[in-house]
Amino acid sequence: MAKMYYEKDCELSYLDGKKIAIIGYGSQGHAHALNLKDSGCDVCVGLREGSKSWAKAEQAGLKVMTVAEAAKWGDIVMILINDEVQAEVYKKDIAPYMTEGKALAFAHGFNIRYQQIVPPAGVDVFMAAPKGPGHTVRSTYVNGKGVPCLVAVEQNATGNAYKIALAYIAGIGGARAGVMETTFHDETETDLFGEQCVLCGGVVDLMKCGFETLVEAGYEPENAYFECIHEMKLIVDLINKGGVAAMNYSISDTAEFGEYVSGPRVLPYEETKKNMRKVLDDIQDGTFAGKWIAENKNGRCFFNSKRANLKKHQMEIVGEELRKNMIWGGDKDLDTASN
Ligand SMILES: NC(=O)C1=CN([C@@H]2O[C@H](COP(=O)(O)OP(=O)(O)OC[C@H]3O[C@@H](n4cnc5c(N)ncnc54)[C@H](OP(=O)(O)O)[C@@H]3O)[C@@H](O)[C@H]2O)C=CC1
Ligand SMILES: CC[C@](O)(C(C)=O)C(=O)O
Ligand SMILES: [Mg+2]
Ligand SMILES: [Mg+2]
Repeated sequence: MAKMYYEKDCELSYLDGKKIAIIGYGSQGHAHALNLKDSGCDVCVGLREGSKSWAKAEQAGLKVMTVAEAAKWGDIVMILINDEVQAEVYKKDIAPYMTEGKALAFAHGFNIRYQQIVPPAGVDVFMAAPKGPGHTVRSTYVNGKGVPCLVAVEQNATGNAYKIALAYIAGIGGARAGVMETTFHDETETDLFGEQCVLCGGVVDLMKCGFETLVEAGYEPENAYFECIHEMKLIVDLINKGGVAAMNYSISDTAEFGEYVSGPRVLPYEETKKNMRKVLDDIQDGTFAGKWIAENKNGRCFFNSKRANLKKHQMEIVGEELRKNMIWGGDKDLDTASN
């Protein structure tokens, strides 16, 4: 059994007197900074000069400095910039200030697992990895709940790294939901696997296939969107609340029968698992990490063309229109216009 921690196991007082520098103000950055501030911590945000997020963070009542100033100021330096730029920014603006006794923190282990960042021996290195999107880390915190987190310690120079990591996770609200102890190694591999095979890669392709099949067969795109995309969340919410049993309890018996009959037809079980195993092999042996690092060095041609094509996909265009006209007008927190 994995070791689990909850609020009763976390002492927020381990953050007393500690200055916390959050580097980056994107999905995770804004959530960590605001949740920690609301938990009574001394927080600043470190951003590049000219950052579009600078005014946003200040308007939210946060101290903002350059990345180097924040790294110098902070006792805990949490790196919440994109994985692919972390090594470069770390080397230039953070490493010079990682003096003995400080803590370097991550929300995902990519750069430690694949040795892109090698911290000095005298600092604590811990992970507070929410198992959910940053915007949800913020919205659940505001609603008195939290997103489950993984905790890991790569270096325990002060002897207090676990206590500090758990306090940090309590500060962002994660301990309200549960904290599982793991390693940087395992978090990195399982997180990459989950997002590629199931949560993002798997789900998006499944929805896209469903949408296209209905539209190509002559049904209205709006119907295909409601059926294969909008309803996905409503169904997954039931699984999230009470497991597959709760979904099966709420859906019709007709749907449950179809689940058993047609699920294995669209997703041939053993073949899919074999393919997933290959994806996992690439993650474990560093092939995927190497590809992602090379893609960034080479100007992100593949990534950018995929992103542009997706934006033009009918399911995205139809969905945007339908969401705009829902009475609540979509989710204002998720401004994707800048992407
Ligand atoms: N997205 C998520 O929900 C999750 C992310 N994580 C991890 O959290 C970390 C942050 O990811 P995420 O929140 O998605 O990141 P985002 O892409 O949402 O935000 C990135 C932030 O980094 C800043 N930034 C980008 N490049 C630079 C640079 N060269 N110098 C200085 N600042 C820079 C951006 O600045 P600007 O505002 O100026 O553009 C922005 O504020 C990653 O390690 C990721 O794996 C872990 C769990 C879930
Ligand atoms: C599922 C994607 C994720 O791992 C996350 C939100 O947990 C990420 O890297 O953003
Ligand atoms: Mg991830
Ligand atoms: Mg994740």
